Amino acid sequence: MITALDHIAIAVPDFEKAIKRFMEDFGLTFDGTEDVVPARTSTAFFPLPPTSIELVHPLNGEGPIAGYLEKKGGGLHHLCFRSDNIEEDVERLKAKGYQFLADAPTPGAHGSKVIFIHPRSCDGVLIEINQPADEH
Ligand SMILES: C[C@@H](C(=O)O)C(=O)SCCNC(=O)CCNC(=O)[C@H](O)C(C)(C)COP(=O)(O)OP(=O)(O)OC[C@H]1O[C@@H](n2cnc3c(N)ncnc32)[C@H](O)[C@@H]1OP(=O)(O)O
Ligand SMILES: [Co+2]
Repeated sequence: MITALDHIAIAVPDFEKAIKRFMEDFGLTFDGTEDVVPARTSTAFFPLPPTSIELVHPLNGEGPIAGYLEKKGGGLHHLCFRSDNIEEDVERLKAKGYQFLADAPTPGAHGSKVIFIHPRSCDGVLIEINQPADEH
């Protein structure tokens, strides 16, 4: 079951500059960065309860965010629904015809499990579903 809007992600071309903007200009709490190697993505989290802002940047200049920045230069990249049983939600949504970008969840930030639905399945919006580490 989907239980929360876990985060909204913004793809940024200049990681340090964007982190500074969200900390200093917008005054949000900075929860640190994490390089998520399986996702080929560097992340920075700003908790804003009950959700968070995630900045995403290519890890080592490669991966899905690199392609996105090349085409769009930056922008709203995805939103993430939190699930209390990701396998069950994936099965339910697959049965309804949603196209997933992987066969099974993979490691995400903060020890979560994550999987993505293709933007064409949801009116052009890239959707991530995650299950936090403490809910596995
Ligand atoms: C660490 C983790 C976490 O939070 O824990 C994360 O968030 S990792 C965050 C980074 N990881 C991911 O994004 C993984 C899932 N993403 C992917 O696999 C990819 O980025 C795809 C979404 C499949 C797009 O890759 P692809 O090579 O197909 O790119 P493409 O430029 O040819 O795009 C194909 C179509 O998708 C659209 N498209 C591409 N990226 C989009 C996005 N972020 N939001 C909405 N639409 C998007 C393009 O405009 C295009 O539409 P038209 O066909 O209409 O022209
Ligand atoms: Co995300």
